Amino acid sequence: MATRIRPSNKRCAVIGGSGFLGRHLVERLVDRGYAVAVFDIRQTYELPGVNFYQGDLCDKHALLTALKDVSIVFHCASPAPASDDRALFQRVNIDGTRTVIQACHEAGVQKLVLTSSASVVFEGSDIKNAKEDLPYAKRPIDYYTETKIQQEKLVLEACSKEMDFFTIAIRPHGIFGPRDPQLVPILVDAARRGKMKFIIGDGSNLVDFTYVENVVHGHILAAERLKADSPLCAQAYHITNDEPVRFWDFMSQILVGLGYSAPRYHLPYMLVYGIALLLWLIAFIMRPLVQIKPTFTPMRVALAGTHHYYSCARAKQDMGYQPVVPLKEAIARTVESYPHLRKGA
Ligand SMILES: NC(=O)c1ccc[n+]([C@@H]2O[C@H](COP(=O)([O-])OP(=O)(O)OC[C@H]3O[C@@H](n4cnc5c(N)ncnc54)[C@H](O)[C@@H]3O)[C@@H](O)[C@H]2O)c1
Ligand SMILES: CC(C)=CCC[C@@H](C)[C@H]1CC[C@H]2C3=C(CC[C@]12C)[C@@]1(C)CC[C@H](O)[C@@H](C(=O)O)[C@@H]1CC3
Repeated sequence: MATRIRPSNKRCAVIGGSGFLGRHLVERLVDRGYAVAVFDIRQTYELPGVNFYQGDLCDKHALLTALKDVSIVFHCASPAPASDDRALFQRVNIDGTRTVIQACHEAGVQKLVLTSSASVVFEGSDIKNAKEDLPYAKRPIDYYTETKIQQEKLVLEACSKEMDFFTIAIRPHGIFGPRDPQLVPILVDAARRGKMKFIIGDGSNLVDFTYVENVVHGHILAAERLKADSPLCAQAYHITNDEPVRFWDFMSQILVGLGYSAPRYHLPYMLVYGIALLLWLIAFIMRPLVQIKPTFTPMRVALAGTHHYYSCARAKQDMGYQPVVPLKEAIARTVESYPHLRKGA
């Protein structure tokens, strides 16, 4: 019988490696001596020790080229949540993830680490210190969440000792840090248009915001500890900063750090949520004629007005996870990294 030659365990691929999280992950993997292949629909940078493969993850043949001799695959590609495009989410997050799993099998990959999201259990109501055993959202709040649930199930079900193929899902929440295209830019854009004067609800809701380097640390620990018979196989893990913070205090610290005023006036949560739903409906009906992108979507309003923080005790216990950058330091580094978004810049 022919012996299957095992790829070096220092060779990995990052699908979605041109994105915000993906690029931070790639940089840290290179620092740790990994040879990295980036697979993405776009190339946004160059880095010694990294090979870029441009392609769509729904294309198995393109993927196979990038996965040659790779033992670990990190899958952190997804359409942006704001795209709100059902067909695109279905194609990339569900059909595409099936293709990724198939390509991993054909290429002899041993470990697949999926970037899932803590939002897979979020339905718009309070979540306080939830563990990973909370059931998936029965009524996911948007297409992004709906397809992230299906994607996580697919990856965890693919874990197989017989096939020598091990899988794990990392569930970060509210990732922020330098080069994030979402949180800080959307916040600043809203502030510049005078929309950040209001606090939705009473402002006491606690939330996890997780610094990108802590999320990267969780991914690398997961990949290095995942093996046959380890408790990590086929499990999902929350990775957070382990410092829940009031949503509006966090937003205010970022805004004030960049020279804008903190929100001050309170608006009732249900009123804003109702308006956001109405605007979403109008945008949906008008879509064939005109593209309207409301700032305050129902998902964003729900995130801004409810508690949603998660326990990372399981990651601490099973993989020795501890956040490496505390929240205060993380906010300072983030504010510093956006000189072009400062007021008046
Ligand atoms: N940003 C957050 O707060 C957050 C929180 C929890 C989970 N996540 C998850 O983390 C992952 C990374 O998110 P991010 O914030 O870095 O997003 P991002 O948009 O910066 O990166 C996603 C990358 O995926 C690539 N991509 C999209 N469709 C592709 C396709 N069909 N084929 C190949 N590449 C494709 C994009 O080009 C992009 O580079 C996603 O899976 C997201 O669901 C993000
Ligand atoms: C309402 C308001 C003040 C909006 C400005 C900030 C929002 C743009 C921002 C606040 C919380 C963020 C968030 C996400 C996107 C950007 C925010 C809504 C996610 C929905 C992005 C996708 C991730 O998977 C979610 C997660 O589970 O971590 C994010 C949750 C927080």
